[in-house]
Amino acid sequence: MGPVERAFSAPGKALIAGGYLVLYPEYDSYVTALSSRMHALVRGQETEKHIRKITIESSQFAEGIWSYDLDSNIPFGNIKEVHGRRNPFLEATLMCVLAFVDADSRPGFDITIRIFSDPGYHTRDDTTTRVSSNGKRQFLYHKKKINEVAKTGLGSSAGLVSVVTAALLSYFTGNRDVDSLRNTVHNCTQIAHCHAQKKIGSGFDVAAAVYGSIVYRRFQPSLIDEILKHEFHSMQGDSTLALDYKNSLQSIVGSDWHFKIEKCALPPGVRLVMGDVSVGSETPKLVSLVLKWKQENPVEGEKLFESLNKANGSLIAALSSLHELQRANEAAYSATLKDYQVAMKGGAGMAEVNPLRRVSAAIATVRDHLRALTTATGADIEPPSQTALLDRCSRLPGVLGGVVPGAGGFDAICLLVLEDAIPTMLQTTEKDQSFSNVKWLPLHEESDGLLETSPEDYAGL
Ligand SMILES: Nc1ncnc2c1ncn2[C@@H]1O[C@H](COP(=O)(O)OP(=O)(O)O)[C@@H](O)[C@H]1O
Ligand SMILES: C[C@@](O)(CCOP(=O)(O)OP(=O)(O)O)CC(=O)O
Repeated sequence: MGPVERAFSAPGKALIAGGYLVLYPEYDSYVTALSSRMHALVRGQETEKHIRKITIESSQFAEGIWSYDLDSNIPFGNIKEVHGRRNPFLEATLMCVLAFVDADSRPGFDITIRIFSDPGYHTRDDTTTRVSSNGKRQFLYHKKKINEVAKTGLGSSAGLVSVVTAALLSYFTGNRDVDSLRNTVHNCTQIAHCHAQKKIGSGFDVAAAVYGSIVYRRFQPSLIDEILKHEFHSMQGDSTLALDYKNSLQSIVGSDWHFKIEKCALPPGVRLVMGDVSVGSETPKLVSLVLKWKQENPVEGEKLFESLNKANGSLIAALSSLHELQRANEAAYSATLKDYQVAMKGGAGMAEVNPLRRVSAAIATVRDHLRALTTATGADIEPPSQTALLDRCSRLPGVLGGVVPGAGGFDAICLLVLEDAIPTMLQTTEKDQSFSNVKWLPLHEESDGLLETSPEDYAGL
């Protein structure tokens, strides 16, 4: 087999509705995939059986190279980086994929994967920009190491593990058809991501990286509970444990996870706008505060979660009904958008039944419950400074409403805005001191999940 070169990319995410609830398999969440994507360019070739090399380069960061010279006498090759550099996400990915494809029984390989991450994932501070030879890709180069550069919360590790998994699976299986690889990439990525994080999260970030914008309902954590108990280093020294891991992994990855991944996208003419909020406050461990409160207050907790779930459901339904309206009667739909914008500018009164009102009303109700959760738990999910900011944003013409995405906190806000109103909104907020803490990010929804991309787009980088 000659050298193989392929590239894959996967999006970052914003959790618009379903924070905390998404941790439980009984609730739906609404996750938007973003235009900022993580990329992996893989080049690999077969070698003699005793050679097994995987090198991963992430040259946008200092010391961003991880070389694994795998030992062909040890199950999965003893995954130790040659310079002693740790990247738990890469180590877990290699372990899962090498076990899944049974790399020990294959010919040797020499694989290089180059990682690129779009500007949205990390701070722009202290960076230089490089553009690919064909001008199609542009990346920021940082002076610091990956774990020293500030993140923006788009889910860099989920993107990284997804694209590296896709790249390796594609190399080993010879399959480059993303759609037929998608479920395998997803299941392997969830397991590797949980291994690296040493916990079973809700997995919405991985699901969005692989499937794109989705209404998501998580898998039962018990599905992967047992396999996560396997200790990497003990397996590598013990072929019985390694065989057991490989068999369990193959059977779990190949099974039906019974989770919900319903493709979605914001309605036409409605855009997602993300704002980076710099108030310099730390967001402490919000998740543990909420889960502790829920455990200690089961009755009140259940009631609040149920109300929040109902409001999330209304928002999801309201967004979906806009799609239906647009499909059924395009002209009426455009009139609806216009009517909403004119009314907010103080023009003619908007029809009581304007369906966009259902969206803004649902967002307002979601926020009411998130504030109740904030008060009840003491976790800064929608702290008062964010309430004031979101309220101001909601009064701007063409803004349907906004939330603090994901777990909440001080760092970001996420608005739904009519596309035509965005230029005026940007101008207005630039002049207004009360928005001086907000930096609008050059991001929007792009609902695609994992995609194959063209290797030429990364030439010259
Ligand atoms: N571009 C990248 N190149 C190499 N490793 C990366 C990259 N992006 C993320 N990672 C890995 O993921 C880790 C960050 O993961 P995490 O703290 O879970 O953040 P996030 O919430 O963005 O996923 C980094 O320390 C690094 O190990
Ligand atoms: C609270 C949560 O339900 C949502 C957190 O979403 P964010 O997007 O805020 O967070 P990161 O995991 O840091 O990327 C926890 C979870 O689902 O894992």
